[in-house]
Amino acid sequence: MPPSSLRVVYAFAREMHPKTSDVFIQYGTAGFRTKANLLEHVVYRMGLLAVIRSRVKNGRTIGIMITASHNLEPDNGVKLIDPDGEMLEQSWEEIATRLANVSDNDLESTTAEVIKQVNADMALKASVFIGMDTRYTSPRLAAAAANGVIALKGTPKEFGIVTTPMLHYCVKCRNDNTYGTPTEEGYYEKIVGAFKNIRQKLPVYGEYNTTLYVDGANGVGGKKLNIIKKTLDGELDLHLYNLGGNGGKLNLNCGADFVKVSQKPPVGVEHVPFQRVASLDGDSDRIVYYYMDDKDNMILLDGDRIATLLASYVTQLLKSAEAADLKLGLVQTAYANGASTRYITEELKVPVSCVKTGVKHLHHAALSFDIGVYFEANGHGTVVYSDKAKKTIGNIASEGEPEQRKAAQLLLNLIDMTNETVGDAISDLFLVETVLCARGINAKQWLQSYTDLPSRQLKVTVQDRNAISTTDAERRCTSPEGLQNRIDALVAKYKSGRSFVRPSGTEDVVRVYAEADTSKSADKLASEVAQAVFDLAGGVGTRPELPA
Ligand SMILES: CC(=O)N[C@H]1[C@@H](OP(=O)(O)O)O[C@H](CO)[C@@H](O)[C@@H]1O
Ligand SMILES: [Mg+2]
Repeated sequence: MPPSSLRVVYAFAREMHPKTSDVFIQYGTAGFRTKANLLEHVVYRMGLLAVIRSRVKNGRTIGIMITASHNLEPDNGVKLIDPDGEMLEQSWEEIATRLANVSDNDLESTTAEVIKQVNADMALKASVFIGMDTRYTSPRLAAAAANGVIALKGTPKEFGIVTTPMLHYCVKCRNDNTYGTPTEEGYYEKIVGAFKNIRQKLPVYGEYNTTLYVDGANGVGGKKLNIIKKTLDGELDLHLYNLGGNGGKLNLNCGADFVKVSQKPPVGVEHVPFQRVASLDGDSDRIVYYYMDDKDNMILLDGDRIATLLASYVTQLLKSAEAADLKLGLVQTAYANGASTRYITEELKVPVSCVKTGVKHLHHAALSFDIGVYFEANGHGTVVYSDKAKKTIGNIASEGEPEQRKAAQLLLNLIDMTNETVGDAISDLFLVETVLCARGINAKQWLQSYTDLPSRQLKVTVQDRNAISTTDAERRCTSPEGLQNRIDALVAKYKSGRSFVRPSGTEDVVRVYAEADTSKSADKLASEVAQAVFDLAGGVGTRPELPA
């Protein structure tokens, strides 16, 4: 494309999607995320960038997802999906940030600079898949993204309302047709098909029962499960709550993030003692389980629990299949409960690595194992199988001894049920239900593998959250000076104490995490560390208080 044609980009931007705010916006842990009314020009520009990215990748399809995940309704966001269904390559985040923040007057020249910098052949075809969540601001933003794509003569394909993982899946399938069919229906066929297939081999027995309650967070995931529900032929009896009707607001006092962080059950769900409930987040890439006991206490089964459940079952099947040369590993972040890490290392004897927060880091680390299980404690995660693993398991499934074959065939079904591109609440739900069923256990028995250390998360607002720098997979901070020493001294006072702080990549806050042997201690330690952050890192507003 000759540089003069870029003039249309500039004209388009000014006329249709002008930059109306000077607020600096950064491509963070999960793309751009802020108040929806600040995003239109950003999304338009991501349309431009997706076309450039597609051309750098020889015309392979790139995805644009419009969502702010677990944030409340007034927010929205946008993130790019790379050709293999993964998060945008990290080195492009700076380019995305630059393009999002230039003035309309500089957009034409900056776009030209980017094209030159990444050496994009603008004569190539470009394909971009666009999806959005259920927010009322999403259609307008999706249209801006499509306009950006068209401005640089790429071909947009709009998927309408889909879960984030569905769009990742479709992008992957479009670029690799061995993975599946790049449509919402293709997704159901593969994932739900594998679940129904496996249920034929693993009949319901023991303490497992097929009733599952679901908190849909008033977002897209519940709506899609409502479609799936009708095709389950009784294999799973889904009771769906928080589907977005009856005035239920997206993520408000419900959904996976609310349940995990507040350690409270969501509103809008009918609770029956010991009945397991799966809680999804707003764009359905996270899932946590919980149940209420007979004293109305909520018992949480979070991402660490799901990771250990899946890892132990896959390990068991690998053993039965005698696929000894396949190495399984687990990836966590600093937010993983210390008890889970100990259980993985000492009981499961599975290697575990700790990486920085953000799925891209976990996904990347998981790829270094033959089979990598990764989960954030908040319920975002999946399993990735290397080509070697798939080949070995495939060979055993067709050529092994009968018992080996049986295990390998179950593994093949599990692989089909897994959305390997990204954490996926729907896929994870079917995986968890499969393992619970295979083991004949209920949620209470699932909980027995280890006992979580009580934990607490807090947020502190400071002048500039980037004043906090961290090292050692975010477990220690290197600035501001003196803060880590203060945290060390506070932690030392508590039995089984652990605490760390880091700047959020999705909100303008510093996050504080603490765990200790009792809830009271965990709460106190978190508050004391929050005060230290406030005092040493430029706290704004009211100083955090200690619990009563
Ligand atoms: C403690 C926590 O749960 N942090 C979340 C949150 O990131 P922050 O950078 O902490 O704001 O949102 C990310 C995107 O959804 C998710 O990957 C991450 O785990
Ligand atoms: Mg999400």
